[in-house]
Amino acid sequence: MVVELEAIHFAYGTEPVLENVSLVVRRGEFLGLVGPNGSGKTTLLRILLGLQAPTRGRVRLFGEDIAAFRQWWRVGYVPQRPAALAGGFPATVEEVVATGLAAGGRGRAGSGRSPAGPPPPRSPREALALVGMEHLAHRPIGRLSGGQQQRVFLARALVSRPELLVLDEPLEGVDAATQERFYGLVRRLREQEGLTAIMVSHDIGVVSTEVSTLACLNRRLFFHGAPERLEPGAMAELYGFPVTTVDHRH
Ligand SMILES: Nc1ncnc2c1ncn2[C@@H]1O[C@H](COP(=O)(O)OP(=O)(O)OP(=O)(O)O)[C@@H](O)[C@H]1O
Repeated sequence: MVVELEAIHFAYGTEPVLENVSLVVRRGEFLGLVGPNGSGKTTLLRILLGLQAPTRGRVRLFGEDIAAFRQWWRVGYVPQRPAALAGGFPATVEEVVATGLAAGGRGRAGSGRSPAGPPPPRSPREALALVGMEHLAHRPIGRLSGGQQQRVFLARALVSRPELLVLDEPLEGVDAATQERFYGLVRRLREQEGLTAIMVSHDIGVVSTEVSTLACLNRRLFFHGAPERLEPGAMAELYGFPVTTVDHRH
C-alpha cells in the first residue's frame, strides 16, 4: 500500500475541513481527486505528505507511519500554482529542476537506515526531456510562460525517480497538446516503473477518462472507486448542479 489514510479529520480553528476521510492508494494506481473549491483537496494532499497534521486519524506512507517516514525521495510533489512563485526568480530552468535533487536529499540523509536506498537520480536534463523542455534548460525560469513553468516543476518532481507523484492541479493553464503529453508520460511511468500518482483536477470529464480511480471530496469522501462506477447523479449532489463525465476509456 502506498498511501493509507485512516479516519482523517481536520479543522482550521472551529471550521471543519475534512471529516472522517479514509482512503487507500495502491502501487501503480492513478487517483484523481475532484471536488468543488474549498472542499479540502489541497488540505488532504498536504496531510498525506506530512506537511500538515490531521486533527484526528492516521497516515501511512509506504506502510510506515508518517511520523517515522524518512524516504522522501520516494515522493514527488508539485504544489498548486508553483509557477506563481517563479516570477522574477533569476535561476535557470535547469537549476530549478536540480533543486528537486536537494529535496530528495532530505530523505537521503535518513535512508542509510533502510535496506533499500534511493535509486540513482535522473539528471535535470533527463527530467526536462521527459516533459519536453530540455531546449529551454538555460532560460531563467521567470521568463517562461505559466504553462511552461508548470512543466518545469513537474520535471523537478521527477528527478529523484519518485514512486509516488502528488500533483495539485498540474494542468491549470496548460494547452491541450501538453495535457495529452502529460497523460502519456504518466501512463508510461506507471507501466515502466510502477509509478503511483495522485492528482487534483477540476476537469472532471478528462480526468475520469485517464485515472484508474476517482475520489470525490467535499469535506467527506462522497465517492471512491473506478470512474465508470460513478453515477452521474452523484456529481450533481457533490457540486450542486449537473456535471457530465464523458466516455470512459477504462
Ligand atoms: N491557512 C488556512 N487558514 C484557514 N482556512 C484555510 C486555510 N487554508 C485553507 N483554508 C480553508 O480550508 C478549506 C479547504 O481548503 P483547500 O485549499 O483544502 O480546498 P481545495 O479543495 O483544495 O480548494 P480549491 O479547489 O479552491 O483549490 C477552505 O474552506 C479554505 O478556505
